[in-house]
Amino acid sequence: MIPSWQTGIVTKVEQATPNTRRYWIQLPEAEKFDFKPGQFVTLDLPIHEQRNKRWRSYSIASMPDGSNVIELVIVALDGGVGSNYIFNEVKEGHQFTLRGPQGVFVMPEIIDRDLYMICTGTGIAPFRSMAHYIKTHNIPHKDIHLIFGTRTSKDLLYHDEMKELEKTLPGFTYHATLSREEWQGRTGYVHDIYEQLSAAKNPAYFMLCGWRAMTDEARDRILKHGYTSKDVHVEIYG
Ligand SMILES: Cc1cc2nc3c(=O)[nH]c(=O)nc-3n(C[C@H](O)[C@H](O)[C@H](O)COP(=O)(O)OP(=O)(O)OC[C@H]3O[C@@H](n4cnc5c(N)ncnc54)[C@H](O)[C@@H]3O)c2cc1C
Repeated sequence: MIPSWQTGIVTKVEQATPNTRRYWIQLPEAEKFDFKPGQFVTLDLPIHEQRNKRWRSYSIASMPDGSNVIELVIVALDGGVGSNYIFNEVKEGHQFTLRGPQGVFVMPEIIDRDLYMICTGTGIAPFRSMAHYIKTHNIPHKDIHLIFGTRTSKDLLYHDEMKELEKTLPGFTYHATLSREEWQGRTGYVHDIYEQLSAAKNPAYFMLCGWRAMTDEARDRILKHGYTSKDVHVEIYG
C-alpha cells in the first residue's frame, strides 16, 4: 500500500560537502516514523504543473530510532530542477509535502553471507542507515564491506563517521576511493575493490546504490564473477 502524503518540517540544514546538504525533517503527524533501513521518502516539490513530475525520491540516511525525525542527504545536480529548488528555497522551518516510507532496497532478513554495500555519492545514504541499525541492534552478520566512491576527498560524505564505525562495528570495513584526486587512500572506481575482495567467492550479497552508470557496470561485473541476479540488489537514483 502506498503511504499517504503528510507534512514534513525541516528542522536543520547542514552543508556536508561542496554540493551536498543534509536535511533533518520532522514528521509531526506521526508520533514515531517507522521504516526499514534502506527505504526512501518521496517529496512533492512545487516545480512543475503536472503532479507526478514534481515528485523526487530520497533515501533515508538516518536509522529508525523511534523518533519522528529523518535525515536526507541531497546533492545539487547541474541543471537539476528538483535538487536546485531544494538548495535554493529550502531552509529551516520549510514545510514539505512527502510520503513514505517506500521501497524494497532493504537488508536481507538474515545476514548469513558477506554483505557488500557499493555506492557512489549520495548513494551512501541507505547504507549509513543500515550500518548504524546493525550496530545499534546487534544484528548478527558476516563481514560487511562499505565501498564508497567519490571524485575528490571533499566529496566524501560521512567519512569520519564511517571510519569511526569501523572501530565499533565488528566485521565492518570501510573502503573509500577517489576517482579524480591522489590522496593517502585508494584511487580509482569502486569496481576494482569489490572484485578483489570477492575473488575468494565467499557466498555474498551485493547491494548497489547510486546513478545508473555505476550500478549497471557493477551488476554486470558481479554476474561475470559467477554470482547470480538473486545475489545482487540495486537502487538506481536516475
Ligand atoms: C529511490 C531513490 C532514492 C534516491 N535517493 C537520493 C538521495 O538520497 N540523494 C540524492 O541526492 N538523490 C537521490 N535520488 C535522486 C533524486 O530522486 C533526484 O532524481 C535527484 O535529486 C535529481 O533530481 P533533479 O530534479 O535535481 O534533476 P532533474 O531535473 O530530474 O534532472 C536530472 C537528470 O540528470 C541525470 N543526472 C543528473 N546527475 C547525474 C549524475 N551524477 N549521474 C547520472 N545522471 C545524472 C538524471 O538521470 C536525470 O535524468 C534518489 C532517487 C531514487 C529513485
